[in-house]
Amino acid sequence: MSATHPGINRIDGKKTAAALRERIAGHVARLKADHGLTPGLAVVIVGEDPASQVYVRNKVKQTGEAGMNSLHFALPADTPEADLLAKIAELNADETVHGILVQLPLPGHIDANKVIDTIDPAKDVDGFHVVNAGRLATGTGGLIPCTPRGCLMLLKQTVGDLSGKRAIIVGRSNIVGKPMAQLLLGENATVTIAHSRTADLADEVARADIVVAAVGRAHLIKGDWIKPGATVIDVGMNRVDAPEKGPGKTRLVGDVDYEAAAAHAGAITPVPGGVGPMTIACLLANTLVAACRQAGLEDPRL
Ligand SMILES: Nc1nc(=O)c2c([nH]1)NC[C@@H]1CN(c3ccc(C(=O)N[C@@H](CCC(=O)O)C(=O)O)cc3)C=[N+]21
Repeated sequence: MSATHPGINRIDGKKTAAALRERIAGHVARLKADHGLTPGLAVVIVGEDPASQVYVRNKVKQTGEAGMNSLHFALPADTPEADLLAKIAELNADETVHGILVQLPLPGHIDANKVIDTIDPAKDVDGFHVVNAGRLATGTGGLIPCTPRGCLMLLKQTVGDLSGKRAIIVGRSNIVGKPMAQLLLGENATVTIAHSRTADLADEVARADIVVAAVGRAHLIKGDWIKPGATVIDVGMNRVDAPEKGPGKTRLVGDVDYEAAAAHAGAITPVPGGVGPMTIACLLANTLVAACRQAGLEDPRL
């Protein structure tokens, strides 16, 4: 099967993300032509995080390519919390800004929850504000976190109807694990959330038709745990040493041992090229949705 046809069951997140961005660009062009409206995304970064430079560069480039305005605020690492909150208040009041993203993690002296809850929920394109978390949990609209939203798109495209499927999410973060569980429940999947205290992770994973790995531990999920034919979505992005590439070099790996898991899985996302590009495309989608709602227009059909 996949052992003799490597790559045949690989889910191409890069391609799906490019297609989504194309649809978004079409909606943005129409918004401009029909309503004179250009969606605007403001990104605020506090301090320097070299690991996120690729992310930031991709975000800025793709926002522009989709026809949106991109505002970028780089604040020094020692910015007082009050100054950051004031910046957010200013962006909340700015009518040309429809989406606000404050890049995480924040320096230790800043309370991330306080920062997130200062963002106007209507502009919270990360979907991290308690109002948006509550809206998702109650199935009453709101903005949906980008990574889970991207994972769900890949799952639906791969599996089709998720109703009755056994899904396991490994990881219980507010950013991925919990919202992913809510989205899958909304699709009528039977959902398990596993975490660091789960008694027998291998056994739990082996029962699942759908595995979403979001723990941030390189290759924690072993290939032979995967039920034959299961769909595997790997959210992990772990930088590990890659001496084979040269001294001091690193490479990106997921939470799943890809090569081994691909021999069992019906379909599996690679890292990179899987969930990552979908996260950025969904950030653009959320910015478009936020702009439409703020203008009193219907949600775009993406
Ligand atoms: N408020 C907030 N929201 C975020 O969504 C957020 C954040 N803070 N802080 C940083 C992390 C990181 N993140 C990435 C998303 C996509 C890629 C991505 O597109 N990766 C590519 C290429 C990666 C590479 O080659 O280095 C891939 O996986 O194929 C990477 C990283 C979003 N984050």
